[in-house]
Amino acid sequence: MIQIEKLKKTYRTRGRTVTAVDGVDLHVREGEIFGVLGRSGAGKSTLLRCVNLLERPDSGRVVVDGRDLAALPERELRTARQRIGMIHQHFGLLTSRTVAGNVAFPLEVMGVPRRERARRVAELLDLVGLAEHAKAYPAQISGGQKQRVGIARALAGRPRVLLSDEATSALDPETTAAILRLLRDLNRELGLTILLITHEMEVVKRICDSAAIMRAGRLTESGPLPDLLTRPGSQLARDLFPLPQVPARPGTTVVDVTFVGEAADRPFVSSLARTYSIDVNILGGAVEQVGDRRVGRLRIELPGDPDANAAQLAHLRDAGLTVEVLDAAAERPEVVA
Ligand SMILES: Nc1ncnc2c1ncn2[C@@H]1O[C@H](COP(=O)(O)OP(=O)(O)OP(=O)(O)O)[C@@H](O)[C@H]1O
Repeated sequence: MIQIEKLKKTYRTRGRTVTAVDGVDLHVREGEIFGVLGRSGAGKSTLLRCVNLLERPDSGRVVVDGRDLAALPERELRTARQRIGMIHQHFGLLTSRTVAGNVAFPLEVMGVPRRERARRVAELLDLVGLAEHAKAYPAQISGGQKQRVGIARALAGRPRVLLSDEATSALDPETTAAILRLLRDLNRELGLTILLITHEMEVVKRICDSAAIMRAGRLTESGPLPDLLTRPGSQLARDLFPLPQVPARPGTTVVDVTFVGEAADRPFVSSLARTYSIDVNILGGAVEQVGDRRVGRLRIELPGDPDANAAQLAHLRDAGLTVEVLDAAAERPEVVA
């Protein structure tokens, strides 16, 4: 649904050049929620703004719903943009208009006749659970309600794609959860494809089907969440399940085991200990709900060096687990197998 190829965007200000997006390839499939996770300054906003051409990329291609936006004449670009909704961290509501007036605004710009507009506004407010607040002004509603107005307004042009720029960053955890649930429901009910940027792991964990990590203008890893979390060396898995650093002990093997879905329900530690009559030392770990699956990561220590544990490691891999042996000599654990 969104195809980004070799995208590059550089800013030049006061003699300084900043490459905000540095050769990004990204594919967002139809109907999925894709999250781009990264710290401040990583280039996330610039990337998102290049998708609807609020920023013109220096080079590369952005194709949304089969259209190469940069190649469209101005009028067609305007129509194509109406099919790409956008929501923002600080909502961007017009303070002098009511909730209904804010949602009506894009419909007025599109030239939708008054009666149809009123019908559509009522429908949209219903969709986001704000029917009772139609006549309120933005100053009279909560942050979560303001974001609901933002979402209703973004959906006015019946977009197939919604871009979300840190939509929950200004909200408390409970309100964040409610807005994320709403986005998930809209994604499912309307078949809406959502590309969101965030610095919050929680957002990715709760609603994303796929994710990418962005750093210094580049995507360092990208793909469907279950694949990413079980990929050896995955930064996302490390961020989601921070494990305690352990002092290297000679003559032992330290292993990170990641398990997704059904594999999470099998007692692999006791099975390993029983099968090989060994003591398995659990150094740390966590199990989390990621979307509708359980994902876990455990750091365990086995007696004997890695060569002596070949059969034990194969036992874990055969059980469908992702197994990473940590290099005991390295100060920071490095993946060696
Ligand atoms: N209009 C601009 N002019 C000059 N530099 C810019 C502009 N917009 C962004 N930048 C620079 O580009 C880099 C990426 O910024 P961007 O806002 O895309 O990152 P981000 O990951 O979204 O961070 P944040 O969450 O803080 O907005 C930063 O170094 C930023 O200073």
